[in-house]
This record gives sequence, C-alpha cells and structure tokens, in this order.
Amino acid sequence: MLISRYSTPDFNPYGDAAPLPPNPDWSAPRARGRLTAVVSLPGSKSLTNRELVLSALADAPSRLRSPLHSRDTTLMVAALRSLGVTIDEVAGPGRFGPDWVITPADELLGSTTIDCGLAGTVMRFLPPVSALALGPVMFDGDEGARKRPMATTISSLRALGVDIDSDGRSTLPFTVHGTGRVRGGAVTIDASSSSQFVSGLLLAGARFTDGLRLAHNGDRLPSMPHIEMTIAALAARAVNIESAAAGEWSIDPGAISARDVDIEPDLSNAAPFLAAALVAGGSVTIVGWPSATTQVGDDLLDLLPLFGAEVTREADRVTVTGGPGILGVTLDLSTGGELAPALVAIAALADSPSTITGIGHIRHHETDRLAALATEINRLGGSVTELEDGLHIEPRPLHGGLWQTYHDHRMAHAGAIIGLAVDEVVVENIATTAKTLPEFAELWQGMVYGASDGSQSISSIPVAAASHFPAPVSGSDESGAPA
Ligand SMILES: O=C(O)C1=C[C@@H](OP(=O)(O)O)[C@@H](O)[C@H](O)C1
Ligand SMILES: C=C(OP(=O)(O)O)C(=O)O
Repeated sequence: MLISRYSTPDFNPYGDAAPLPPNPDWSAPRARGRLTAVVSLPGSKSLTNRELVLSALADAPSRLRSPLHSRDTTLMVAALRSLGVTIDEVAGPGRFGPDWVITPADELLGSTTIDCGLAGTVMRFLPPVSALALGPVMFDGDEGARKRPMATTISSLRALGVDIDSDGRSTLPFTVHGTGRVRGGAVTIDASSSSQFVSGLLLAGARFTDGLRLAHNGDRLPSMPHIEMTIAALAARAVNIESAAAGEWSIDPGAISARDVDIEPDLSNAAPFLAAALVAGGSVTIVGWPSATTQVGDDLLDLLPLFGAEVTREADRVTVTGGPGILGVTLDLSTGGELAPALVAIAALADSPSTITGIGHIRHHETDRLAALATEINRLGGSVTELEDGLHIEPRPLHGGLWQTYHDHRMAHAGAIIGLAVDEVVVENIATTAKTLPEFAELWQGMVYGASDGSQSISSIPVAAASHFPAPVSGSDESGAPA
C-alpha cells in the first residue's frame, strides 16, 4: 500500500511548522480510455480540524481515528500544541496515518505565534480559542492568507470583550491578548464572506463565561452545511446549542465532552475523482462513503447526475459512471462553494454552456477562485466569463499549456480534471494539494493508470509523471497487492 510516507507514527511530512511544500510542475495524466477505478480517500479536513479544536477545549482526553494528515491539519495540531494542548500520535485503523489522542491543557498558554498557513479553519477557528489562553497569541500565515477576510473574527471577539491588537488592519497578522477567560454573550456579525466566522465562534462558545448568542445579519450566508457540521459536532459533545431562527444560534456555557471520533473520508476531495468518470468515461468508485454525513461533498450524488453521470450506491461504495456526453448545467452552488473548481472544470469540457452562481464568496478562498478558473481555462483556449457571483462557461476545444494553481489545492484538482481530456496540460505546483490531500497525485495517477485504491506502485507509473514523488518504502494493501 502507498501510505509509506505516513507509516511511522511520528512522521510529519512538512515539519512541525508545516511550511509550504516544494512546488514541482506536474504533467497531468491524459486518460487512455474508460476508467474503472476504486479510490480510498483520507479523512475530512473540516471534520478533523473541528474535532481537534473541540478536543482541545474538552473536559478530558479525546481520540480522533483516521484523521486527515495534511498541511491544514498539521498546522492546527502545531497551533494547539503551542497553546499547551498535548497531542500524541498512536497507531490506528487509518490507511493514511496515525490517530491523534488530544489531552486538553489545565490552562491554555499564550505568548506564542500561530502559523495559519493558508488554512481558513485555523485562522477563523483559533482566535476565539486563543482568547481563552493566558497571554498574547499572534496570528499570521502565508502571503495569500493576509488577503483573506478576518474583519468579522476581529470585530466579533472585540464585541465579546476580547482585546485584539490588529494595528488598524482587518486581516492577518494580529495579536489576541488572552486573559484566560472570555465574557461572551450576545453578538451580531456579518458572515456573508465566510461561514467560518460563525463556526469559529460556535466552536468555542460553550467555554465563554456567559455562553454565546450569535446572530448573522449579512445579505447571504454561504456554506450552510459547514455550519450544520459545526452544530452536529457540538451536539455530539453534549453542548447545548439551539437555533431559534435562521441565522441565529445560542449556546449555553458549560463543558465540552471528550469523544472518540471516527473521521469520515473527505467527500469534497472526492469531487475531482468522481468528476474524472464524467470526463474520461467509465466509472470511479469511492469506498468508505458514510451512510449519513454533514459533509457538503455528499451533494455530489445529486450534482453529478445534472452533468449526465449515473450514480449508484452499494453499502459504503459510491460509483459514478460517465454518460455518452457531458451536459451543461445551471446551478446555484451557494451551499457548496468548495465544490466549484471541480464542477467548473467539468463544465469546461461539457457539450453545452453552464452558469454556476451563488459563489461570489469563493473570491476569498485560497485565491480569487472565480478569476483563477476563468483565467486558466481561457488560457487553454476556453471561454469563461466572470459574473459577480459566479461563472458562465461556454465550452470550447481546449489545448495544452501550463495551468497555474495560485497555491490553491482545488485549482490543482481542476487542472488535473482538464488534463484528463486535453493533451499536455502541466499543472504548476502540484504540491499545493498537500493542503488537504498530500496523496492527490499518487491517487490520481493510480486512478488513471491502473489499480487506484492506493495499492499501485509508483514504479508502474510512467516516469515523467511519477518523477516528482518520493519512492514508497514497502508494504502491501489489504488485498495483498504489492507496493
Ligand atoms: O468550516 C469549514 O470547514 C469550511 C467552510 C467553507 O468555508 P466558506 O464558508 O468560507 O466557503 C468551505 O468552503 C471551507 O473549505 C471549509
Ligand atoms: C476554501 C477552502 O479552504 P479553507 O478551509 O482554507 O477556507 C477549501 O478547502 O476549499
């Protein structure tokens, strides 16, 4: 099996501070025929980082089984450790790395700096936690992170009684001056540019002295399933959270229970693999699909048929089979903006035009995704027009070329999807996929070139495509396939 880079429990692929990985260009594999692939994916970023935060704030040790090991979760672990939380790696059932056992600190410590990288979940979830620490906590991140909106986090914490020094900025860097306690109470915010402002406050709210009564008053609230995920994670830890009306939440002050949690595979990261079946033809199966989930990636089962795919499900296996062509779509994707890059890539290869709206907020993701998708598809001969809150895509015959990724893992996924159908697409900085799926290129090459559940040896992948990846150590998967 190809988990060799993660087979030693204390191995951290990016070092403790999870710096940016190197940025190799990558020749996107061209599909040679119809796919018949079975893919097993690592854990969900959104679930892993929520459960890490809640475990750090809990009343006893918790265990995360099969968590995601990626840049975003490594940054979260490093940040919580620097606040005094103990996080131990222990062997677990996951194919992609060890479990984590999280032991909360008696008292969270300040006097530290938190590197957010480019992780929205770190920059929006940890300032409320750091306000519960004793001493100053400085937040900073990648150059691109300094462009992401943070005003709502800063102003809401100030309204709840927290002292923040932002030197007049409404972005990173800033310093939270924790005093060990947060008054809490009522606050109204505008979360129209990211649901993470809501989730960040809700995750810590039970630990505020007066709890939290949170209201959103912006003109829209994107990514509602991610807020539902936060609510479900809190409820599972016996936090009393209620939503009396849309855009309003209240949390009683109290303990957050410890938990032993199985982390589901990342269903948003399933998007490019399932998209591949539409683009290349044939079928792709994802194993381990949960029967019930709060992940927005579950919506792919309804979204992909709109493009002409057939979706079948047998126990925990979801199979997507491409149709004779690809249909254009008209979609409001406001609930699932993080699925947009993969869906736009499919639309660029469709037989008729598409319009995807409700995603103005993804201009504030890892990069301005509307501009990035339009620029890169048009560079390859496409015709994509930016709308205020979405994209209009007129499919055109595309040609090869360099696909820029802007440090955005999902831009890399989109380039890989297009490269399946278009000769000589080279994805710049494929390593940016390490943000949420360090195994992306290995799994993708396995899907295209043969056995794909991580069981294929990198040595059977054509050299030009494999050259950017370290050789696996050894081992075999559960079916006995050689590594
Ligand atoms: O809370 C979360 O885990 C996330 C919320 C969403 O953010 P936005 O509401 O900013 O889109 C999503 O796009 C992001 O990938 C993860
Ligand atoms: C928007 C995303 O990430 P983040 O958690 O950094 O906001 C994403 O993964 O698509």
